[in-house]
Amino acid sequence: MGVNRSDDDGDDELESLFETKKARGIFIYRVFAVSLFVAICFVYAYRFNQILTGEGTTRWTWLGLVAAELWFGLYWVLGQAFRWNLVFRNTFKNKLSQRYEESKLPEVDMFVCTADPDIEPPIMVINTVLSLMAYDYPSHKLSVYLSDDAASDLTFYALLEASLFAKHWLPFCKRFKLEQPSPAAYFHNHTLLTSSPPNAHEFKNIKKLYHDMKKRIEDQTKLGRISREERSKHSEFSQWDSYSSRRDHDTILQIILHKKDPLSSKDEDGNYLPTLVYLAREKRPQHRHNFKAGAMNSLLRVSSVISNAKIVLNVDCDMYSNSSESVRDALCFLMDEEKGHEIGFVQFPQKFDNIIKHDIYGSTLLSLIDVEMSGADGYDGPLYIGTCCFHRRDALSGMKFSVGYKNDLLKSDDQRDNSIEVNLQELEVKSKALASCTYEENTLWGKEMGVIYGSLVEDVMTGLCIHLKGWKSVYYSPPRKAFYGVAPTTLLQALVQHKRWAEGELQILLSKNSPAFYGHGRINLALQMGYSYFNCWAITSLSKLYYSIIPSLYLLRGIPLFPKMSSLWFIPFAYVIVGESVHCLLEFVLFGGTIQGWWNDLRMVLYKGTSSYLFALIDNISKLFGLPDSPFTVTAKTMEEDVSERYEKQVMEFGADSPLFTVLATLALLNLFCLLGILKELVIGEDWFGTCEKMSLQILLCGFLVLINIPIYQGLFLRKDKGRLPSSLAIKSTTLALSTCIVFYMLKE
Ligand SMILES: O=c1ccn([C@@H]2O[C@H](COP(=O)(O)OP(=O)(O)O[C@H]3O[C@H](CO)[C@@H](O)[C@H](O)[C@H]3O)[C@@H](O)[C@H]2O)c(=O)[nH]1
Ligand SMILES: [Mn+2]
Repeated sequence: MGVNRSDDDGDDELESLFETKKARGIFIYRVFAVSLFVAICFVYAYRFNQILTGEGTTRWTWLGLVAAELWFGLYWVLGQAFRWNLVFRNTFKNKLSQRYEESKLPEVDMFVCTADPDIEPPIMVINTVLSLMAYDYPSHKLSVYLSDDAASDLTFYALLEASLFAKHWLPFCKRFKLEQPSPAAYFHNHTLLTSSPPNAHEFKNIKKLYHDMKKRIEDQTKLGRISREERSKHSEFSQWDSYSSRRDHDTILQIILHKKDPLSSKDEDGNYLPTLVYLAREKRPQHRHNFKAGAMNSLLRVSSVISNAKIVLNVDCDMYSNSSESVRDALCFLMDEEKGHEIGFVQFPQKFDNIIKHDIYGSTLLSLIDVEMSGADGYDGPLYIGTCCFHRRDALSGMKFSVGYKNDLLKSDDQRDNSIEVNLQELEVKSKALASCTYEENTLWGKEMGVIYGSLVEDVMTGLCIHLKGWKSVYYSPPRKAFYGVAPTTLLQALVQHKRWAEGELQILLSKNSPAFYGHGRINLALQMGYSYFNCWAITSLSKLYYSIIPSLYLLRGIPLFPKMSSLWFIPFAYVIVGESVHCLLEFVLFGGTIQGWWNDLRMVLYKGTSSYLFALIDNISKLFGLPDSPFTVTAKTMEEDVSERYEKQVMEFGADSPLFTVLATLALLNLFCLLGILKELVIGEDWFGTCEKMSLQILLCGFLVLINIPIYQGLFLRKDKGRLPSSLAIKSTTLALSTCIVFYMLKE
């Protein structure tokens, strides 16, 4: 979909720092959506007519079918909110520079969260940190905070190393105007990335420094602890003396680089480096730590004492910055004189650099990241998705927006620098207290202030609360991707991640901030619908399951559940199926996907829908009965070699015995048996044409489910590698599917 200028920026009197363009072709989409809606109504009319004429099958089957279809329809309507009004943004960084250069630019605090050095390797984490430190922005106005929920001395060691390497890396980035500020990514692909490349000698030098550092870190990582020799070099390691486990330790806080320590905080050219802080908040087994949300709130408090920038960038430890300009891009929105003061946060897309060509696990999240977020932007309400997001500290801290709110970013203030005489040790002691695990008791933290607790998608919950308090948000997808992260690379990881998301989304629907209920009158209707659309992921599992089981089973009994081909009622069904498929395919391809990628994505929509979402629903329900909360399962960012090989070859990775797979395999087999059953019927039966005519839609649905499940059949029966489905699972699911089919068939008589 292309774009053209809208007129809502007026006549440019105020020389806005950004512009908003409506998607081209949106009118065509709306006409299509209306026509699809009409077709859906006809489907309902058909079902209604069935009651009147007394046609149809057993009452329960029929009721289930109607319920599923009603839900599909309603859910589709909710989804339209974020497709109705797509907009795209554009920034004018030149204007920003002309108006606010250097002394007037605000400070920015940047938060990186990590939680486990085994699956989030320290070298990856510090690449993220370095990429943020190297923004094309006055370095002394930047502060980077690393929160380490594992309190790992390895990660700390890596960060110390990074602070030394930064002294060479930042000047190198500035000298050669690198657009790519992550060293790992730069050395991987350096030729493409700058207009004024360094000469061979300079390049070799910096590369050697990086590789030496990498080797030192990896040596320690292999050792599993910090060697005595390295430990003796840095007194800071004494903070680990009282450490007993990840879940039981004091606050460990170290200001590694700070202007107040001029000797060690300047780069090789004599310029100040960004402030750099390591934080492992206090953890005790008897205190909830609230996962990443808790980490973020500790960071918010600690940073408020150390640098207290008015803008806060949050990234996951795997999301390195891929563009040196993102801070300035974000400022074009937040500092816009006319509209900036209303904007609570600027969200950039999450992009992934480990996705293979046809994206077998649908990790690009194309419809979410590229379409629905832009749709949400049309209503000034893109969601906060946890990473790659610039927040206004006021909004994130829980302040309500009011019409009189003054954009304090516009006041020039270079004030804090020399005014207060700070002693770094005092600063550390003071901020440590803010990261204690009892600090939040009887406060509004996590309820009204900071990142909000109570959902496994604390990010969406927090963004929602910011919207509920009257702030707007912006989605900005720059031509050069702003951030790259690591997407799940096995089916199980992807499904577990989606289970966490779906569970968290449903928690939001059921929370006191529920967009569907509490949101009424507080956020606009489209946002209410769009948020609810995401919140209801888990619920969609029921209708998806119903549709992928019941119609196929009825094939075995030869009972049609849909109109036959010669009936006029066939038309609306066909229109909905063809229309929606073509629309999805077009959308996918127009936004940069491939046809095979679309097919893979469709498979993942089905897999997520029938397994992740189902378990998310079950877990939510069992919580109502007092069972414990699900934990935040951190996604692995590394792969074993054979897994990686299969990933490159686009072979689906199972390899484990998980209930998620049992559900998928059973469904796949059930549909296979049903299809075989009807094929047999067609071959030996007398009236094959009549059967086809009568059962066409059911055969089509079942055939589609079989085709899309081919990787599962291969994983169950044909593959020999370690990534196949375990035989125990094959036996379990075959027995389940076969007995269901047999029982269902026998009950016919
Ligand atoms: O107890 C924890 C658990 C996780 N994390 C960090 O949270 C981030 C996201 O974790 P990851 O396992 O990569 O989850 P994803 O599903 O990839 O993350 C998405 O979804 C999460 C909500 O489920 C959001 O928090 C993330 O920002 C968003 O990118 C990582 O940096 C972790 O180190 C913590 O700091 N503490
Ligand atoms: Mn992640």
